[in-house]
Amino acid sequence: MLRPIFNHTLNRAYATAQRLPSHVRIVEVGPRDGLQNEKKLLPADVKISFIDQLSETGLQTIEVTSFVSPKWVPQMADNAEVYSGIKKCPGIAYPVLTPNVKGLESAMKIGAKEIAVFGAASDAFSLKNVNCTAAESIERFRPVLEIAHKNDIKVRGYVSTVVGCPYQGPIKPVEVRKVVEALYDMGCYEISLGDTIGVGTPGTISKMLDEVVRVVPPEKLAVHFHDTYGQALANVLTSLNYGIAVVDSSVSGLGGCPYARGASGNAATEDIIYMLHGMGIETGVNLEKLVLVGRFICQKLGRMSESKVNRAWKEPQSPKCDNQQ
Ligand SMILES: CC(C)(COP(=O)([O-])OP(=O)([O-])OC[C@H]1O[C@@H](n2cnc3c(N)ncnc32)[C@H](O)[C@@H]1OP(=O)([O-])[O-])[C@@H](O)C(=O)NCCC(=O)NCCSC(=O)C[C@@](C)(O)CC(=O)[O-]
Repeated sequence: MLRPIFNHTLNRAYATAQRLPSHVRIVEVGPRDGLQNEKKLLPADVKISFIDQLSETGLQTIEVTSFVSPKWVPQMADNAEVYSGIKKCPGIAYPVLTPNVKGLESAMKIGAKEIAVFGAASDAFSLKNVNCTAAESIERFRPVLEIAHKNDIKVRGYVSTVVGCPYQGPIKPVEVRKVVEALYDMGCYEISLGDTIGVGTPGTISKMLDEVVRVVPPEKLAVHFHDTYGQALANVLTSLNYGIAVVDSSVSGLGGCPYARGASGNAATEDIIYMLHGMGIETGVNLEKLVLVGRFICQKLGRMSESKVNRAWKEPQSPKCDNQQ
């Protein structure tokens, strides 16, 4: 394999010239989005080890699990055991998904400090995913946010199907804007824009972002791409050009929503880190450690890594770059 050669000064000059953010925060969703759709149910101790290893890589945010109905998503039924079992390292946020007050109450019992509510721009998807329309789900979130804020719990908001819905087809940017605005006005500190089925391209993502940044500043936005059509990296780069500096991804490209027909894995964290570091954008993540965590979890799942970087990475001659911490 050819060893990539990096030059930190050159790379940073590139990011500066392109006016890209100098630092990107990665929200690692592997333990939640990554495992929620896997046929093989992993034992809680493996998930705990997976998350503890991720905590050693320099990631600042690791989404741990979801407090949803175990009948709907049995893969997350061990939520309390996993959350309680992981090491909580200082400086790392460990959010969990909560669709309603019942989920929030369960999350509060085990001491969660950050939660995420998840809405959608498409009614058809929302009905399949959470059994109510997009507007009804927003109403369900109101008491969740009120209780969370009273208890000093941070709330992130997701909007799914931001460019396409597996049941409804293309989604108009104005529909996305409405949901984003509602979540922002309700007090979500950050809104993550999900291309749930990975159909977006830099063209459709730009149109959607043009609309969304009219109501919410880019500093309050994150992007969450699935890689079904191989567009995730291009879509991340497009979003950086809007000043968005928070990217959700999943180690080794695990993932997919069980209620999004045809969805494939998330953008692979290793691939995103490699691209960002190659452009001189800091993430604080040690790529070499992350590659090993990706291999650990893929071995436990009995599957290949979906990350091209992970597959290409060879020890002991791994590409050492002066900007890869
Ligand atoms: C939202 C519900 C619960 C509504 O489901 P429902 O059936 O409408 O809820 P319900 O209030 O009528 O209650 C029915 C049963 O569920 C229980 N229940 C009710 N709430 C909870 C809860 N929080 N935790 C545990 N149990 C719960 C409740 O107690 C009752 O139990 P029963 O009496 O039948 O034994 C259900 O539809 C559900 O759990 N859906 C899960 C959806 C999900 O997890 N999807 C994947 C995450 S979203 C995603 O992946 C997209 C994202 C975020 O990554 C971004 C992107 O890619 O776009």
